[in-house]
Amino acid sequence: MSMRVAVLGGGAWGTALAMQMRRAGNAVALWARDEATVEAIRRRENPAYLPGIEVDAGIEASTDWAATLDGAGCVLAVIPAQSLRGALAKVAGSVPADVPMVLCAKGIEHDSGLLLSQVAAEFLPNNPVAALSGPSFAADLANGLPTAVVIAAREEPMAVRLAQAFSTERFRCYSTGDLVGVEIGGALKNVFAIAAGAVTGAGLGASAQAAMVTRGFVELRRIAQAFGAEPETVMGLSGLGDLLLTCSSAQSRNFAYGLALGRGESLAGRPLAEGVATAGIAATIAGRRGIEAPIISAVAAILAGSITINEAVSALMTRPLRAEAG
Ligand SMILES: NC(=O)C1=CN([C@@H]2O[C@H](COP(=O)(O)OP(=O)(O)OC[C@H]3O[C@@H](n4cnc5c(N)ncnc54)[C@H](OP(=O)(O)O)[C@@H]3O)[C@@H](O)[C@H]2O)C=CC1
Ligand SMILES: O=C(CO)COP(=O)(O)O
Repeated sequence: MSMRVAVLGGGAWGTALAMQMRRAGNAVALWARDEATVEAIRRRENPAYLPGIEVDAGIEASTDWAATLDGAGCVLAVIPAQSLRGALAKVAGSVPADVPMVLCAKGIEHDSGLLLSQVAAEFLPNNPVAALSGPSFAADLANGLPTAVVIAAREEPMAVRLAQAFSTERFRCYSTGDLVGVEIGGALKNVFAIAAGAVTGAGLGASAQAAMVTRGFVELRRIAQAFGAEPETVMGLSGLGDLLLTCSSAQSRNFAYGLALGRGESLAGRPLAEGVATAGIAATIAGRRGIEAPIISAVAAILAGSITINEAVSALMTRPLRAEAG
């Protein structure tokens, strides 16, 4: 089943997904706010976000969102989490009724604590909302390397249809009805990726790294459970899968941010690291709901400058001893 896919966002992930949508046989229109990005994509490149990669032919790039959205069978929102609200406020009126909005960013809205599906529902109450998440670096996808992701929609047949429309033999899309579980996995793994980078950057060793990621996964599981997510989702591509990827590779911008933090390097002007904005609100949500999430709280406090990495490690290691389960 092919259709016209509208992609909102001309960054690394928006461009890579637009390329994938073409490879899956869909007509693709991409909106970027920046004329230079649009012109670059028309020249089949995006040097600012995917340097050295040839962009696939046939992507209709434009700064005119109404033209991009016209006739779309589905829309991919690939705008950073903290900017999604502003972007939807502008474009929502041009999104055709009943057309699914597929959220591809990974984060929790910092000012409201809302999941991105809740933000989207404010602007598009009549459109089905889905989320696409899982272990997938933009450059890997653009370079045609294989991976698997999951597409979630409360109406599961919609997720199945989207998975069929987006998949190729290099991009395998699973489907689920657990929208909240997929969103929480994608958002929280970024916070632990920052922690993993910081552990590496501070030279704390591979053992500390594995211990931190494992206990981080326990926090992810607790928060997901409190939101009503299914345990299988947390164990899946958007939870464990993306945690494994981004906590182990400096190709992750969140990991790289943590690495710089751990090494005491400057953090100014770095590429997007969604976990920075998500850490604080995730710690607040955990606190409000009485969920034990000491690693998330430590990352939030380090990012806020209220404790050092060494102080955080000491505090985490001297908490009262407890049973592992629970
Ligand atoms: N890169 C990756 O490997 C992956 C990224 N993601 C997720 O996708 C989301 C986007 O990431 P990614 O594309 O990599 O980020 P980039 O930093 O590469 O690009 C961000 C894009 O969003 C645009 N943008 C930023 N703010 C606004 C706004 N207010 N209105 C309209 N456009 C805006 C930027 O435009 P401009 O250039 O004009 O600033 C740019 O085109 C993130 O949530 C990320 O976690 C998910 C999986 C993989
Ligand atoms: O989400 C990603 C891969 O699945 C990309 O991670 P970063 O945003 O940390 O680069």
